Amino acid sequence: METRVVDHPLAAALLTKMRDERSDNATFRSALRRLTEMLIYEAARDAQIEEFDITTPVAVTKGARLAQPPLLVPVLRAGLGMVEPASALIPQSQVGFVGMARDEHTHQPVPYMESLPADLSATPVYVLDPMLATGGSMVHTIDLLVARDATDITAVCVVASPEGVSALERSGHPVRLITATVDEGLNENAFIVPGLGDAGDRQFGPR
Ligand SMILES: O=P(O)(O)OC[C@H]1O[C@H](OP(=O)(O)OP(=O)(O)O)[C@H](O)[C@@H]1O
Ligand SMILES: O=c1cc[nH]c(=O)[nH]1
Ligand SMILES: [Mg+2]
Repeated sequence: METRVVDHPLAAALLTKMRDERSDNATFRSALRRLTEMLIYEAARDAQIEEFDITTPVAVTKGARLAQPPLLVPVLRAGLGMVEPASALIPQSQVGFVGMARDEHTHQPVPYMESLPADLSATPVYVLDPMLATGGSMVHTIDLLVARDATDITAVCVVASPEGVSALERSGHPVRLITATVDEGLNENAFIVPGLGDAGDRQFGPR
């Protein structure tokens, strides 16, 4: 599986804002928005483009656009904060939704919502979730996409753990990972260390 870590000074500064426990909800959301732009920029680097004719004030020339805009799939709640910056960068993209919350004791994802197109065979999919911890939530989301015949899936995360990366690899699914960091590992509560805490709570408050 391809794992691409967006290693850039501006991304590192935004990640630092998100990690800092002193950042309030608004500061955290703002840093997530700006960092997501960088992650999506990187995710789209290899996207196919199609050319078309345009006219500048001076001459006729070739323009470019994405041949197949991706479906954006935020994993609720924490992925919600990544939708606006991703769809601003790729305005032609459509959005599907998956809702999931980890059980505090088992750390298994408990799905509560699914709103996706039936056929994804011709559609690249970007799954948006800031955190890849055990990988359970991401693998479950990708299971749903593969069941709809998706073959071109990108997991766009902010913080990944080595355990989450391994889980994605073991899933055997057609997925690549774009992330701002791969951290040290998980603690006894399956939180990423050093991580940034609970990405849903830090955007929206406790549930
Ligand atoms: O890799 P995993 O071990 O599955 O953990 C990662 C998941 O945990 C968080 O969501 P959470 O369950 O806290 O829900 P929330 O977004 O509503 O806070 C996060 O946004 C991921 O979806
Ligand atoms: O560190 C973690 C692990 C799971 N979910 C989060 O939001 N943070
Ligand atoms: Mg949470």
